[in-house]
Amino acid sequence: MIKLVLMDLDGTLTEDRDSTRIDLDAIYAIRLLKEKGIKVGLVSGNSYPILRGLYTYLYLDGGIVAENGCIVFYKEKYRLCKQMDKNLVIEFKSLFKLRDTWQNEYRECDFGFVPAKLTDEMINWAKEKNLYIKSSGYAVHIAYNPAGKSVGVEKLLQLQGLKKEDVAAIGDSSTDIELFQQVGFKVAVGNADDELKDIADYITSNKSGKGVREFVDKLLKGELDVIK
Ligand SMILES: O=C(O)COP(=O)(O)O
Ligand SMILES: [Mg+2]
Repeated sequence: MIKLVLMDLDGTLTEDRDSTRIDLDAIYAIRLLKEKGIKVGLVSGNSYPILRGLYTYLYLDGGIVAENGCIVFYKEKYRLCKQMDKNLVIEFKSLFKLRDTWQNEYRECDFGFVPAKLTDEMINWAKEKNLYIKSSGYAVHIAYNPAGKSVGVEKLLQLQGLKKEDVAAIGDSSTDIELFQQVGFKVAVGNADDELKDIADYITSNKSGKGVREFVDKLLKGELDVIK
């Protein structure tokens, strides 16, 4: 039985993959889960303070994984990755002519940059330095390995005493591949990256936030092939 639903933020709870407007149907879906006693948590590349605020005002209870797995919150806050060396941030930005995302001033381990287009040169640079590197479609992220949503989600489930089979997740980008590694039921929104769709148990017909609503409606009606 699903006891916790983990939701990505950008491109998943929003109206589309280039939007930061949270879809009203996605908020409604969160309320429906809560009414049924299913917890909802956020798993995102966004910074901790932004997700912590959203968590409070969306009235969530399933915990937070921030900075692509590096920060976890469940009753208290945990930092799981090494703090970023600011000189590396400067080098990365100037080498590839990137700009800071507005949340970088609030970040500890995982930093985000725009434009969000990942190149082979960037991947090689990161590999040499043993850094995590991925694009969410909103930003290119770097962090010291081990990083990635799986690191944080593993900790979050451990804190709540939950097994993979108790947990479903929904996401949109290749940064959610690591989220999917830790959960029993994997959902990709209709407009998700192909590589995420390829490993999903269910792909919604609708995009982003409307896809979240579709998934939740089907889950609550018992129409999905989850372990009951
Ligand atoms: O921080 C980003 O770039 C996107 O975050 P997401 O993991 O919520 O999609
Ligand atoms: Mg996303």
